[in-house]
Amino acid sequence: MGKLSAKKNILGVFVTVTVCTTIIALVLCLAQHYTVDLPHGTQYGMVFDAGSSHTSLFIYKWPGGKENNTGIVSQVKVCEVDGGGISSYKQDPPAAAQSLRQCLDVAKATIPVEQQQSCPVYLGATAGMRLLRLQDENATNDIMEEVTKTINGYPFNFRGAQILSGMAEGAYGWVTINYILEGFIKHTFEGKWVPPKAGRILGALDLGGGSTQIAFTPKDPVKQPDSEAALQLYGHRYGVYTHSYLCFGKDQAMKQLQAYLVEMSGSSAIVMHPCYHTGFNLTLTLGDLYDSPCVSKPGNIDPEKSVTFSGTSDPDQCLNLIRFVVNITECPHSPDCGFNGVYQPPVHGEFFAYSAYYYTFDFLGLAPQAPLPKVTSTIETFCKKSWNSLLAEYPDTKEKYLREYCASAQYIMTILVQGYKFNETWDKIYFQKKVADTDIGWTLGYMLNLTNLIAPRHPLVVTGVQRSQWAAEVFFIVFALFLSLVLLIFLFVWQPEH
Ligand SMILES: Nc1ncnc2c1ncn2[C@@H]1O[C@H](COP(=O)(O)OP(=O)(O)O)[C@@H](O)[C@H]1O
Ligand SMILES: [Ca+2]
Repeated sequence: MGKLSAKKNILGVFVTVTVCTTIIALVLCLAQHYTVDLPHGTQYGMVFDAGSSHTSLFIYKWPGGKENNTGIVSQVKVCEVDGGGISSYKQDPPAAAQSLRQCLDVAKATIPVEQQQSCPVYLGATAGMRLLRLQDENATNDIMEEVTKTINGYPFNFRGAQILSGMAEGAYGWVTINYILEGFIKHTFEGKWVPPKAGRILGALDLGGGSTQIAFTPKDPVKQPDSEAALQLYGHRYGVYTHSYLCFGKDQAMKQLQAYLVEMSGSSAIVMHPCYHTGFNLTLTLGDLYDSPCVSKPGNIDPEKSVTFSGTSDPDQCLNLIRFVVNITECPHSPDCGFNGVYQPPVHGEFFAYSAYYYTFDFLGLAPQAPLPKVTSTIETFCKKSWNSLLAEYPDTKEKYLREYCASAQYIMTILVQGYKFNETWDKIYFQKKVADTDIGWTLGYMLNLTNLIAPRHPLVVTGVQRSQWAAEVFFIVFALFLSLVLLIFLFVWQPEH
């Protein structure tokens, strides 16, 4: 009896000790993970993408403090600014700034108050402002000053408004894609950041309204230094070929096409437009038509006079016409050319095509990927439809987009296949808007660079629980369990001989 109760007491002590050590070990383990995951709270950053047609505000977050250089910036929210791009406010610059307020208020409501002071905010303007600068430098400066004043009035860390160069716009799009895909560094199972073994680096194809960009790492070194963005990321050098075609965004290309048709018609009041649908008519004043540095104004025009484009639903004729806008024959760097005689090494690897590439192909049911014959037949069938049948088929699509999908699709085909020469490699293009809930565009790459989140000689930061520490913790738990099992056996199975 006495022997049994002594056994019980010993057993009780050991079970208690074992359970306690196991719990302590588990708590230590979890606490370790917790403190690494949330070391100094979450940090936020924001970028205004002031495009030619529209402005969006992107809000990002990442783990704050020392461990912030780890490639885990994610998108929290996008706020769409009402109205047109900031360049459309040249007659009223304060209104450009006013238009941003609603999204700044959304940001204030989204970001915790204690994080707002340290939240960097950038505004980057693209082709719309590049074009306005060519036309009216004073209006451009006024708009930039007004938006600066307004954003400065908010409790964030505003770091300035800039007009991006076309090259920067292309290169930052490329950085965004490869950062989200973890092409530069990879998060391993053990929680380390290491360079990926077989780095999958993708190219970037951006179709805006005012300009279009291509950026990729060619197979051979770039032959023209001014076409190369030399990027030093996480200790590795990337030679990225990039070119931005100003005036070849889809809206400016369509304007060039309209001006060409007017010129061909001898300035008649009604002009047939093969890329528009039968039954669709668009009336513009000559003042509106020629209000862009991308179209050359004939001598003396009456800006009040109007011209009406009348659709003919003729896809073949549309394609032929686009070839007058996109010069695919001139090539001073033969055979290394894009279009309009621009130097371009042969396209290499896979590409993401975003912005208006995606919107157009998604609308036509051709995203993320479709074989070339299916693409051409879908576009052909769509372009042949009458305007009335389109309105009936797509009652919820905005008219300003619906009327241009045929023209945009034919334009896209021309620049991708004839311009950049994706004929053999068509299936390497993915028409995509997002990756891992983050929009593809230049804004993330821009913010990562300006906030030093992808420092040139940044050492690979180790986060999470290191393998040795993790192994020690597991060993401790297993050892404690093993010990209690041995004791149980010792007390109940092993009977000493008397
Ligand atoms: N839902 C949509 N369908 C078709 N086109 C769209 C849609 N949303 C945006 N776009 C187009 O995408 C382009 C975006 O260009 P934007 O970023 O404003 O100009 P840029 O980059 O040249 O400064 C514009 O041509 C716009 O018309
Ligand atoms: Ca854009």
